[in-house]
Amino acid sequence: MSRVAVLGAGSWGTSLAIVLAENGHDTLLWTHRKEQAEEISNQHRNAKYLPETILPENLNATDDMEKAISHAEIVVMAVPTKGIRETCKKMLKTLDKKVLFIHVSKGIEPNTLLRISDIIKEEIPAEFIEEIVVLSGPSHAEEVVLHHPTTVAAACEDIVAAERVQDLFMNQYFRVYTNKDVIGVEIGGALKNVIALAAGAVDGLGFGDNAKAALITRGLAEISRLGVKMGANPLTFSGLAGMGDLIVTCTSVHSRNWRAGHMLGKGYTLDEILEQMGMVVEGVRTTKAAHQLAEKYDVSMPIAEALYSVLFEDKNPRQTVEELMLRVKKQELDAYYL
Ligand SMILES: NC(=O)C1=CN([C@@H]2O[C@H](COP(=O)(O)OP(=O)(O)OC[C@H]3O[C@@H](n4cnc5c(N)ncnc54)[C@H](OP(=O)(O)O)[C@@H]3O)[C@@H](O)[C@H]2O)C=CC1
Ligand SMILES: O=C(CO)COP(=O)(O)O
Repeated sequence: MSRVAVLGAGSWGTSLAIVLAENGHDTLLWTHRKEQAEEISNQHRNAKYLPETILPENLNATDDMEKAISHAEIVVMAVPTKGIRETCKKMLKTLDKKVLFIHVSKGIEPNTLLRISDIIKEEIPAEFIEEIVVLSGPSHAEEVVLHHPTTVAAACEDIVAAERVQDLFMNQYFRVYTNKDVIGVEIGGALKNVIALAAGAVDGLGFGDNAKAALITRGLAEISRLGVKMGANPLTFSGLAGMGDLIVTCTSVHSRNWRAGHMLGKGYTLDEILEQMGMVVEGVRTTKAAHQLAEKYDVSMPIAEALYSVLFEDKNPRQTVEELMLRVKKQELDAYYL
């Protein structure tokens, strides 16, 4: 049994805390909202994020970071990308020992263009970091809490740390594979949200399955192209954190990114969409980062660029799809990694 603190009590942090508690680990869920901590500990509910779910009796929550951190040998960071720095800073105030970090957030920070593991390394001194393991793959919270079979990758260059995380989470409905390719797993998880927004938009515009398949396939091509330039193993993009997560996010009604894109295709503005969602839509900020990364690494990312122009330059989605279709002619495979 391990002592684990999960930081962030949204849909995903709560679902993973449930998996850990069900696996018999001493799990404490930290939230920045006192009333939510009381609701979880006393009523065994998280009504805003998982309204249908009754939480295990052995899962407690706190809004006291010191309590959460002093309890833990392992820390799961489960706040949205935007909150990672702030949460690290709060954590650092009370951290007095090395802990194993697991992060599960899927984003790239705009402007710095840092992956989550790099942000953690910037904020937390090395003396407090045993290792950082990324846990990522096709895994909607709504299905994990129903114990529907789910598979993810635990990535760390130190395979022993990745195996520790594998052992921590594995059970009959949650299967974890190890992978040494941290860059590929982080890039796959973050960039699939951009393509899922585009897939939702295409559905919202009323286009069919051909268009969706094209987006998934060519989306994977541009994610791989960028990832390989950044140092990822190309094979990772055929795996759970690449193709796997891209498929689930582009096709599932559970996906907030897909749903936001769908509203975009139906003509809602970005502000209206974000107000209605009430949960994080990571792909919006990551689209900004993708636009900047494409320039920095000199990589062609036509779908991400098209989405960027719709989200941030007020371009018409239907016209943007037409322009994507009429780009300069290409050979399919030459364009894969070039
Ligand atoms: N949901 C899913 O199925 C999956 C999500 N992920 C990833 O996990 C990460 C978290 O997503 P998810 O749980 O779904 O998001 P949600 O929108 O469901 O919840 C986000 C949670 O984080 C809290 N939060 C936001 N900012 C901060 C902050 N600065 N400090 C403390 N808490 C904060 C929110 O609090 P408040 O209520 O106050 O806003 C809320 O409790 C994302 O990167 C996402 O891509 C990965 C795999 C699956
Ligand atoms: O990452 C996810 C599933 O693997 C969740 O995707 P959304 O954030 O789009 O809901």
